[in-house]
Amino acid sequence: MMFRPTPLPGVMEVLPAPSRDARGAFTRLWCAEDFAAAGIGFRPVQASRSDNARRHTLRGMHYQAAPRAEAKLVRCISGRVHDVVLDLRPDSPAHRRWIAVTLSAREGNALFIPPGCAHGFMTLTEDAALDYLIDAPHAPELARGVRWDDPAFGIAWPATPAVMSERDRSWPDHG
Ligand SMILES: Cc1cn([C@H]2C[C@H](O)[C@@H](COP(=O)(O)OP(=O)(O)O[C@H]3O[C@H](C)C(=O)[C@H](O)[C@H]3O)O2)c(=O)[nH]c1=O
Repeated sequence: MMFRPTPLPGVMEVLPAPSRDARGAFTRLWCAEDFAAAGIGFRPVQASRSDNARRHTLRGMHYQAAPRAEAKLVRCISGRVHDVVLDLRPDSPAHRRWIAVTLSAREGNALFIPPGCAHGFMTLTEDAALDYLIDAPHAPELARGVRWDDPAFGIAWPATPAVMSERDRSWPDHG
């Protein structure tokens, strides 16, 4: 696997390096040693999947607060998504900046998102699915969010959301 830095410190695009032969391919999706060699200490404790039937479904922007702030490795396994990471780390030189990366099942690219960054996506196809590896147990009482259209951040999205949760619709302005 190859690690491609982004403008947000510690947020890395992870590109697959399939080993191909006459049978097909074998692709390492996560490896503690490869991540450590890239300077990322990441030990998942949860693997989850997000299924989204409709195009332009929006989920996010979410993060989990301390003491269970989470790092996650997010990969599109069906269709394509416009994936967004927002840096909310007060000490980050990219504080309040966001990036967008297209994740697709065809490319198999993933995003590593460190603690303190909010994550969200808008699906670009029907039946888009994402796999997550997360390094903290789910703690609903520590769930926090930023609204997709919060004027404080000006996140660019490819379309108006077709469907989102009421929770995501009503996160307060960040100020
Ligand atoms: C987030 C999460 C949820 N759940 C359970 C709790 C609920 O019963 C159900 C749906 O949860 P929620 O509506 O919070 O899921 P999303 O709105 O897709 O949230 C996710 O979407 C954004 C884009 C993310 O990056 C996060 O991983 C996560 O916040 O899954 C779990 O069991 N573990 C988890 O880590």
